[in-house]
Amino acid sequence: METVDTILATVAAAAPEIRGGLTGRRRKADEENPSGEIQMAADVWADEHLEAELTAIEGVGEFASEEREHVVDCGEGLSVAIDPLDGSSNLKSNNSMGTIVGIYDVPLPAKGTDLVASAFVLFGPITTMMVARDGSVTEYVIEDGEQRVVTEDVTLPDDPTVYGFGGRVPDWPEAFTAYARDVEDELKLRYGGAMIGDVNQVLTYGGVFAYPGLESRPEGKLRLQFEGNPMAYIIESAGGRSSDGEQSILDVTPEELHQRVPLHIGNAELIDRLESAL
Ligand SMILES: O=P(O)(O)OC[C@H]1O[C@](O)(COP(=O)(O)O)[C@@H](O)[C@@H]1O
Ligand SMILES: [Mg+2]
Ligand SMILES: [Mg+2]
Repeated sequence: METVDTILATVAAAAPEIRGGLTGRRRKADEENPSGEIQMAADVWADEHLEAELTAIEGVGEFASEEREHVVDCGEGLSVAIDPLDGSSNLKSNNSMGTIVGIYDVPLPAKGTDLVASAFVLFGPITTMMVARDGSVTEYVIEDGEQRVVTEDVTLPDDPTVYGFGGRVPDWPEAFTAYARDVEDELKLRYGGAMIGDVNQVLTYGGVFAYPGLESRPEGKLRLQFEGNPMAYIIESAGGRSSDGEQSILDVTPEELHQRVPLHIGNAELIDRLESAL
């Protein structure tokens, strides 16, 4: 689908500019986002930048972002939901972060099963982009705003080696803690504080990433439209599984745009075990 190509190319083309603009924007902005979190100057700036570029595309009908309250209506066509900067608290400590995009063919908020493609741009030592589309996942390197394929048909390695779990350990429910103790016995910890970085480790080495429901916040931290759905779509397209604890993240019915969801994604066998444990 041509519009999907245009959206993905636009996100790729914006990446070097967004990355370049981070340097002077590592301070806090004076605002909170709709999830009640203090925004960084870079969050606001990346959101405005991507809004301008994505709403200008013919064939994009709706635009929504983690950093703004309401859906922007911009014509007829596909709906684009973004997390302009995932892991922006890593900006201060200069660790990895990036952009997540979900492309839906129904109005927002939407179910993950209504995604037609999703992607994330990762600002690591190099800039890469992982795209899930038509049941397969492709990894690109972005150079000068152009996408160059590095790996076709990305699939989760059969023999998983890494895990990363968010939230304070004493705040984990007992059943999740028991599961974590089990996983710790087999896999090694990789937690960097930006979901896309941590999930990219799972895609590369196999394993499991979770930001579970917490005792203090049973709905977890990550947002369904902007984070949960697009990342679950990538992992499922790469042969893995996703779960909110009971069902695929992609089957969760959204009630509101900024709703949160407990997120567990990775190799199928590890997610099967998670569901049994919970
Ligand atoms: O600081 P914590 O509790 O470990 O949370 C980390 C999680 O929060 C996030 O940073 C939330 O995303 P945003 O940076 O887009 O708000 C995830 O990337 C990450 O997995
Ligand atoms: Mg995020
Ligand atoms: Mg964000």
